[in-house]
Amino acid sequence: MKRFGPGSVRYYFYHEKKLLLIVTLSGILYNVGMIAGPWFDGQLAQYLYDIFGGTRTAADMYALCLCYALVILGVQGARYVKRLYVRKFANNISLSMKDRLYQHLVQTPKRDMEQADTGALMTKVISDIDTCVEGMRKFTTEIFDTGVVMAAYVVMLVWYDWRLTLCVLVFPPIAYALANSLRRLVAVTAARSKESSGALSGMTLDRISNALTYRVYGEEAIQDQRYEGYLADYEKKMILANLWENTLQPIYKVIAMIGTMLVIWFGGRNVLGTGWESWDIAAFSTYLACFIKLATKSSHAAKLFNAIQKAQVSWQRIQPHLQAATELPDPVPPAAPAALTVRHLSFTYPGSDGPIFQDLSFSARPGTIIGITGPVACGKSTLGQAFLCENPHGGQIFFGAKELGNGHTAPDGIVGYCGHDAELFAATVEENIRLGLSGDIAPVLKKVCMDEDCATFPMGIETPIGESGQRLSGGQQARIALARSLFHPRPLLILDDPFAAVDMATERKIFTSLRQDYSDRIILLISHRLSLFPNLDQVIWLNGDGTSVVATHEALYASCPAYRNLYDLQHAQGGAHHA
Ligand SMILES: Nc1ncnc2c1ncn2[C@@H]1O[C@H](COP(=O)(O)OP(=O)(O)OP(=O)(O)O)[C@@H](O)[C@H]1O
Repeated sequence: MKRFGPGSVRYYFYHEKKLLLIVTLSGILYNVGMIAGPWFDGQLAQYLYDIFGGTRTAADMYALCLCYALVILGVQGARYVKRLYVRKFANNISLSMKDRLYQHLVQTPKRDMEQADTGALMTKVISDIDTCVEGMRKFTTEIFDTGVVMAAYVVMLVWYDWRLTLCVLVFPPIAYALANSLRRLVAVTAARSKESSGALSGMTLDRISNALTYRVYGEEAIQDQRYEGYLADYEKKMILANLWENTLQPIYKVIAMIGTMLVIWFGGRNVLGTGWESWDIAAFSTYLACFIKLATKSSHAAKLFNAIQKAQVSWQRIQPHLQAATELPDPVPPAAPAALTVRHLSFTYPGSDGPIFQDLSFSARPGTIIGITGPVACGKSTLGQAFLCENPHGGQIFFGAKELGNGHTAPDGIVGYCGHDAELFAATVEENIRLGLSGDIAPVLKKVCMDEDCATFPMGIETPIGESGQRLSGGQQARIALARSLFHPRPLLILDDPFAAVDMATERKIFTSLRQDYSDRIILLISHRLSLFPNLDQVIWLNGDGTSVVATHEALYASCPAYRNLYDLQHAQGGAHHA
């Protein structure tokens, strides 16, 4: 039974349990073995003393040195294994968290991503994941390197002189307590510096992506000044965070080491035979070495607190993203053609006054092409996106017997979408169209009148098109995006202004092939340009006040003055023709 999910830290430890087992075994071996060092150091001092006293020979010393070397070799071997697997453990967790973050971000509606300033969000969350994983790595390492080893040292110290140990062990906890009390301060300054780093990244992104606009409108100096402000803020907060994190370390160390003076004083008395125990030089040397290592470790433990505190702050920020992420669904095979039935569809943007559209009903059979148009900003794109079911809508959309959206079947395998923004990526023409799907792309290139353009490209369809397709013209970008949506066999196609950047002759050619070659699909064609509308099966006119009319071009032309005016205006300008 699974009791905790990806929104819990334990989930990530649990998933790496095999690596953790190796880390535990090698960690215990290494850290318990660590006390061998001080013990051998003491024995070496004693052997030296004995050699000068004539009770031992150099051969005894050689044998001891050999043993020392072998034991240390074994202990360091265990350390190597532990370190290697702790790194693997941290890398796996980092990958797993970043994968979940990626899944969450790609599933976040585009609208929310735009509102959340994705650039800054990504920088912040990625760096939070790194901090968090570093905290988990340190915690895992230090459980052994600090916890187990300190316990081993304490046992060793008690074994040599329990009364002296009680006295000297007062100081490391004081260092702990101080570290603990300053944890919050360290965390707060770290959080502020991270926030500032996120804001700076967002600003850098803005400065680069809008550089041309700022230059053209003489805004560069003002923007540079703003940028300097962000930079100065980042510098200040970063320095403060580093200061708190790093300058405390020597203070913890000094406090923890005060006990050394007691060891020298009381340990010396033990050697002289006037103390609580009777010691030889080996015991004194071993005890002192053990205590120094213990004190050093305890100051590391203070640093560990800081790392864990920072990790906790980061965890609180990334937890909602990891919790919300769901597994990416497997690709679904294309659905079979079916009828589309839309009943009383409505949509209102959160926080807006009124609906973009409401009570909109229509239906379509495979082979139908429906035009969607209306005044500027009347909601054409919003209506097209309703079929992607990213946001809840009112009413119902049925494709065949399947209801889409609002918790019902996701539109996988049903809807193909060619948005306002071509959404091309930095790869070749072919890869942008294919998106992993095999088959010959030549026919689809011909249908969108892109074959001749491709023939002029230096590497044909294998020509890289640059980030967002910036090496192509607007019309070429639009046609490649259209080719992509036609190449992927989806029975319901939403095409949002696909002809905005192509000339009218090309528009006609493409439309003819849409009619002839895609007669098994339903196409919703969003457009400002009405030249093709007399050839469409139906037209949806959005008034811009939430109301709409669904009719044939002829009926709409006769009954809707706004539609008629727009059509006539474009017709007079040569942009629309009666069928
Ligand atoms: N994410 C959003 N949140 C809130 N309001 C939005 C959002 N996106 C669009 N709108 C608003 O919804 C209305 C319709 O926008 P939409 O982009 O759907 O119109 P459109 O008809 O496609 O526009 P255009 O004529 O420019 O192509 C506009 O008033 C717009 O400001």
